[in-house]
Amino acid sequence: MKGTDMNATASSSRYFALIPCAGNGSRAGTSGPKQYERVAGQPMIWHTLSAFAGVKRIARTLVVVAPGDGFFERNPTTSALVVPCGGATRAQSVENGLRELRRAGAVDNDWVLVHDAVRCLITPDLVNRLIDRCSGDAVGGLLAHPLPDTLKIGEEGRVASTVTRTDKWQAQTPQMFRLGMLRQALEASGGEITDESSAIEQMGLKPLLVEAGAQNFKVTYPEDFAMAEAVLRGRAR
Ligand SMILES: Nc1ccn([C@@H]2O[C@H](COP(=O)(O)OP(=O)(O)OP(=O)(O)O)[C@@H](O)[C@H]2O)c(=O)n1
Ligand SMILES: C[C@](O)(CO)[C@H](O)COP(=O)(O)O
Repeated sequence: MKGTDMNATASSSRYFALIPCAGNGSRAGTSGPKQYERVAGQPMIWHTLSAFAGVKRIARTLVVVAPGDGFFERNPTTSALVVPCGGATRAQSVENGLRELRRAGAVDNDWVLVHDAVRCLITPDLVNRLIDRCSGDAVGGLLAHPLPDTLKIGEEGRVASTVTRTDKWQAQTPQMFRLGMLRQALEASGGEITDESSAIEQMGLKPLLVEAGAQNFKVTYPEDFAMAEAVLRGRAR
């Protein structure tokens, strides 16, 4: 590992970013992994990584790619540590990434910000907001957005009922927890979870919800690329 940050002692907590980047993007309909599709002139992952590079408090960013993924060898411009330890699920990729962070010198007390490679609209301001809100907290937390629409329960294509939405939030990333606590939570969860917060919740803890706005969405479906492109081009103007 390059740099001096990883050699620091554990006397104070540091901040690490862990970017799961080992998915196939099956819902996106792209020919290859969606995180490498060009959006506003650059592969999506570059936008994500440049947001984290803009957060000076992040000691190191680790990107988890799928075994055999050659993208970063072909494009060796990032200062992030890229490790081909992706797993079969996002949770498995995150668990493997935490192990690599430990191997690289991070300790249980350090904070880890887990962020989807494909949330390319993340900004340094949002990351800093999460860090500012969660650093003094015993649990940690996540960026999230209060549900803007009326919420229905569906059964066989028809509305079965309408659910109160005032207490509903859309979970985003980054999700920020201490490395040791997160490792323990993910191990205990048995992998049946879709975000880090769920694993922490299963331990009986209540992560902080940090409001982030709607723009930090996950590029999931084909139409999301055009929306991400429009937002990024709008910001560049
Ligand atoms: N085995 C996996 C699966 C997902 N991811 C990452 O987790 C994030 C979650 O986004 P998602 O839209 O679920 O990505 P995919 O799994 O690629 O998409 P899909 O479910 O449509 O195949 C992405 O950055 C993706 O690369 C990962 O690192 N390892
Ligand atoms: C972690 C996450 O981005 C929170 O909204 C989301 O759950 C990941 O997407 P997936 O489709 O569940 O893999």
